[in-house]
Amino acid sequence: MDDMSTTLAGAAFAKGHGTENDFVILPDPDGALPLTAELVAALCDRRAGLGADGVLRVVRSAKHPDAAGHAGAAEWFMDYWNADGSIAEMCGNGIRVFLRYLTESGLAAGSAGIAGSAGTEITIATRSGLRTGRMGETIAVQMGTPALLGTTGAQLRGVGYPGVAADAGNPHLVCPVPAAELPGLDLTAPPGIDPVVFPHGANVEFVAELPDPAPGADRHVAMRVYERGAGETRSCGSGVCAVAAVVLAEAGETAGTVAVDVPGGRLTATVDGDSLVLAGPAVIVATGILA
Ligand SMILES: N[C@@H](CCC[C@H](N)C(=O)O)C(=O)O
Repeated sequence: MDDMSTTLAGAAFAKGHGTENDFVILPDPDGALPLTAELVAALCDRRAGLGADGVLRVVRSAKHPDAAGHAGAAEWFMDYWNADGSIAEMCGNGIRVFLRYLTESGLAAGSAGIAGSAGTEITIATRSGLRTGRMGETIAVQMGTPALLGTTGAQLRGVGYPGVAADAGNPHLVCPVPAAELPGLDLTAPPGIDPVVFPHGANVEFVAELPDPAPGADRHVAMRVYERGAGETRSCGSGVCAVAAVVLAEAGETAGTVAVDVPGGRLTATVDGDSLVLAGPAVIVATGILA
């Protein structure tokens, strides 16, 4: 493993989370940090590092080869890395935390800190294209409706769970389960998935309909997720988008708000045709310098 203390020593960092999906944020405007998969894994280590589900590197789009084509539309690129050092195309909670960091740090053009940014819209680049968020106490991001790609399934300890494959910019498998079964699922090991359907792996969501209504929502579900590259996490924004699309499609609806309870809190996904707005909290909890 690379020695973090010599290669990233002196670099600034922040720590933040969205419904307890947590990230180390590395401001690197010119793309100058020598970030590697090993360094990301070391940063995300919950005992020997800072601990996180992933790393959000904050790079000017013009300075990163994966985003240079977006430089005219979005000044900043979310360079997302999973905790195991793999790179992912999309992160719904990461976008909200990234936007919170841009406004709190003053990096967003015209931003005036957290209070002054309320109501403003900011567009960032991701590996899956541009995404625009509206700032407020919660942050609402236009994610677009995931594409549903047909039925498949997951295996957990030899038990099969039928589900639906979805593309939310990154790959997902949504498996409906009875509410009574959700808390007891063993997500300590990766669910088995079909490598033909998911050649690059997938994030697997288990979702249960809940009987009680959630304020402001048409549907209310609970979700647990096993994330590609990170294991079970407390929340997954792109997973919530995939779940909302599947839940509404299975009900024969093309519009509606789905409230999704995850172990780390609640997110909402409001669908209307091709539009899907993911909304929820995002906070920065610490800033510092790597030793
Ligand atoms: N937690 C994220 C998703 C992060 C990427 C994912 N693990 C993948 O590899 O696709 C979210 O909030 O969407």
